[in-house]
Amino acid sequence: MSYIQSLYPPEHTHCYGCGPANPAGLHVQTHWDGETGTCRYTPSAAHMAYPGVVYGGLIACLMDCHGIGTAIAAAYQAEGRPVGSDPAINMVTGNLSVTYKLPTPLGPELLLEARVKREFPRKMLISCELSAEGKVTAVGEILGVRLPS
Ligand SMILES: CCCCCCCCCCCCCC(=O)SCCNC(=O)CCNC(=O)[C@H](O)C(C)(C)COP(=O)(O)OP(=O)(O)OC[C@H]1O[C@@H](n2cnc3c(N)ncnc32)[C@H](O)[C@@H]1OP(=O)(O)O
Repeated sequence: MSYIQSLYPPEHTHCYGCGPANPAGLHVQTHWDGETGTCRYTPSAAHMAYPGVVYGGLIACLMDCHGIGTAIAAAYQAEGRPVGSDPAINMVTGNLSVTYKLPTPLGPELLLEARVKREFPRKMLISCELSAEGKVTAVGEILGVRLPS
């Protein structure tokens, strides 16, 4: 299945975190299976906080865009229609919080798993876990707020 961000309308494909059309961006890709949003990302040496450890700001960026991608997928699903169908569902981040539980090792692929925690008429609260080599190193919450269509 295509990743969620590849289904965004062209005018929304320039986001630094997830826009496929942003050459300098991170290109976060969210895969949605109907319950969980999954994203895999391998940081580069430039994403270092200190030797061997991933920069926390990068982790926040990954959770932000993956959380919004998951929220958008879940919002389409709640309306019983395919992602990207009209009218487009646009969301922005209203709130983002990250708890860094352990240093995240720089080198291995990171796995982000996001799920809907609470759903409101105009908001979607997403929880996200980030793990490396099977260990959860950070958890976060992302509030997606829906913009008028
Ligand atoms: C396929 C489809 C593609 C779509 C592509 C999408 C592009 C993807 C691009 C990738 C993007 C990547 C991600 C990025 O980088 S997005 C960029 C970073 N985010 C922003 O710039 C957002 C800036 N803020 C705003 O624009 C407005 O403040 C928003 C739109 C958020 C709300 O202002 P608005 O005047 O419209 O609405 P409202 O004030 O009536 O509030 C509405 C509801 O929300 C609740 N609330 C609001 N804020 C917060 C908060 N901080 N914590 C908790 N709750 C909050 C509020 O209580 C209310 O709840 P309720 O009373 O109704 O229960």
